[in-house]
Amino acid sequence: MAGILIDKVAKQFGNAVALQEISLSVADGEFVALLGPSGCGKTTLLRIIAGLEVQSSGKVVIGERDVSALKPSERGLAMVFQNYAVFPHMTVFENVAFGLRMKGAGQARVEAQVHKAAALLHIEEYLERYPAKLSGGQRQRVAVARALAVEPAVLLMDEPLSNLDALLRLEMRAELRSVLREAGTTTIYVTHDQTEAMGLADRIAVMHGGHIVQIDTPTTIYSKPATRFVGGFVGSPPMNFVNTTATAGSARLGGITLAAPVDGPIILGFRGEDARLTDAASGLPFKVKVAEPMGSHLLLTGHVGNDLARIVAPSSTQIDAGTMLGLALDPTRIIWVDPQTGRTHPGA
Ligand SMILES: Nc1ncnc2c1ncn2[C@@H]1O[C@H](COP(=O)(O)OP(=O)(O)OP(=O)(O)O)[C@@H](O)[C@H]1O
Repeated sequence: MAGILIDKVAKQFGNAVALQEISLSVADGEFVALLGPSGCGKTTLLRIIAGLEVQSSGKVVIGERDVSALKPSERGLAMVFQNYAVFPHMTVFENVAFGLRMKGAGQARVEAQVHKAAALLHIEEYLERYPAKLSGGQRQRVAVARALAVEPAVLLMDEPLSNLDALLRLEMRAELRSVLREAGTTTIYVTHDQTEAMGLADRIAVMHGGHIVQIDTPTTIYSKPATRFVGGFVGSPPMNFVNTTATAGSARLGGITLAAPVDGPIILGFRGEDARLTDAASGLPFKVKVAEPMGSHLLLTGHVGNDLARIVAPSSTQIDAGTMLGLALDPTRIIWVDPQTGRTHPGA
């Protein structure tokens, strides 16, 4: 097993900067998700760690070894990509055995490792089948089993569940989490799906424009986003942001007054489920435009002043479009954002 150190890694493709200087340290056995919108550099960073792409500057250390100049096969890692290649002409057993055979493992070790990985991924009963006779989810598990069978120190995964339907993704997510915990594998997992990152990772590195903008536990990323971008990208519905002005250390918004960290223009951030509905006069004024019953809750979309906000109310709530309500906020569950920089005020 091994930790990973990414030290000031940058990448340009011609004149285009794909990665600014990125530094990231992943502990032995830790699961880190790289999360961000399309084009933010997630795949490029993963390919550099894998050795499939050469960084323009910086280095990659796995365990104690600087692997920056090593070939992928010399780095002691395994990969599972979005378009997982299972070999159609090989049985599931031979697919799972593939990496071991490439490494020249003897038959006894191949047998033992294939059965161990197959048991972890619950594919033992399919070992003699060919991939054509498997479902998409079963094929995906074969690809993961093949990666785990070599007992890699490091596992790199790039959107490995994106080809699966919603229910299967949910099942595989839970399965992957427990399998990798059990194996103690250091994992870096690329996704643009924030629920997947929240559910799987010990820590999430949120990427934007070739930078890591925040790296922390899913809970902290969710409740204390470092920037407006992170608050808006993580969580469904996204965090709400309301423009206001603070004077003499507080911001007055309709019927509520909140202590603010600085005077002048400032943005209030809060989560839709942290607002309690109250009457218009005693809360933050909220005009409902759409009320959507979601089953588990009622999703209200409307305006606070000129800003759009989404509020999560109990499913039993009866509210019509056009209603003027008030929102009560818990001051410990809000953030303040600097409108110039988009960054959260420290301690807010
Ligand atoms: N081989 C390449 N040549 C030129 N530009 C590239 C190359 N590979 C990636 N890029 C650019 O680098 C940037 C980062 O791409 P990357 O694939 O790492 O993003 P991503 O976050 O993984 O996106 P996605 O989720 O869409 O895969 C993008 O602007 C992309 O167009």
